[in-house]
Amino acid sequence: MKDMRMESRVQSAVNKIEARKVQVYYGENHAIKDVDVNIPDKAVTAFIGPSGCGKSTFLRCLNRMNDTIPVCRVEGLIQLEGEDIYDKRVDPVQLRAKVGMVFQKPNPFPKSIYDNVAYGPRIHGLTRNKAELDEVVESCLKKAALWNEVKDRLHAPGTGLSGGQQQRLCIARAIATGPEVLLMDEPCSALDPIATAQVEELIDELRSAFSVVIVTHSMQQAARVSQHTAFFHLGHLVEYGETGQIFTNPQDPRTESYITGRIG
Ligand SMILES: Nc1ncnc2c1ncn2[C@@H]1O[C@H](COP(=O)(O)OP(=O)(O)OP(=O)(O)O)[C@@H](O)[C@H]1O
Repeated sequence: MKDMRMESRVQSAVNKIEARKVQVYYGENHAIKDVDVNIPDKAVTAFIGPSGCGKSTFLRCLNRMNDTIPVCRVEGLIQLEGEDIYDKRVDPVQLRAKVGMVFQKPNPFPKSIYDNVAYGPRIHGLTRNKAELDEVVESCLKKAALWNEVKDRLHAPGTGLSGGQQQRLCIARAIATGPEVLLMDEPCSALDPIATAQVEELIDELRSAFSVVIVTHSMQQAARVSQHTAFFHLGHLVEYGETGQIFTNPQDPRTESYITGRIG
């Protein structure tokens, strides 16, 4: 009874992304097997699981980053607000403006702080003049909780910032194209505990405006930042539910083994 209530709460959230029967192959390697999942809007969903289980591969399906890997083949259906993102008419560059991504290692462009954030709005023609672009840059740096630290040196190189600041700059850059979904692949793994705490706080703020999906190796981090958790194992999505339920009352023995440290 209790489980059915949990299930219906997860399903009743508004879904931003719905994936059905997703398979991913790298040549002969069947890396993602029959994955069905609904990613809710205005919430953080964590992907957890042992190394090599397919978390990053599945995350990259959600903005077609796997298209850039020649041996990779994706099958099944992934819809963003009801639209098939693998439809031939979808331009992957436009899709990635709607489904932004932040990587493990902060990777600012070798450009100024300002130009890093202005890059997306410029290439997508999102602003009409310099004043509008200035506004977008300022508001994104504020949303990324970086503005106060950089407002006096916007034209200094982004690569001159600390690791944690660089990651927040990459988040500002990702949100500058007005995305609806933010994918984060272990965004704190290269950061110290203080910078990690700042980025986690930021993720919590971002969920009021975005659907956030985060891959993390840290179960503590998943428990701190997410409302929903998906546990992957050997390419399967074994269990998906509310984060509290996954960590306190997992339904599948493989999930229980992982969260109690017996597999991983
Ligand atoms: N670019 C690639 N080319 C070929 N095979 C790949 C590639 N990326 C991942 N794989 C394979 O796909 C499977 C899943 O890997 P993936 O990186 O998605 O797992 P993961 O759960 O994110 O792992 P980790 O936690 O170690 O980052 C593995 O068998 C891996 O070797």
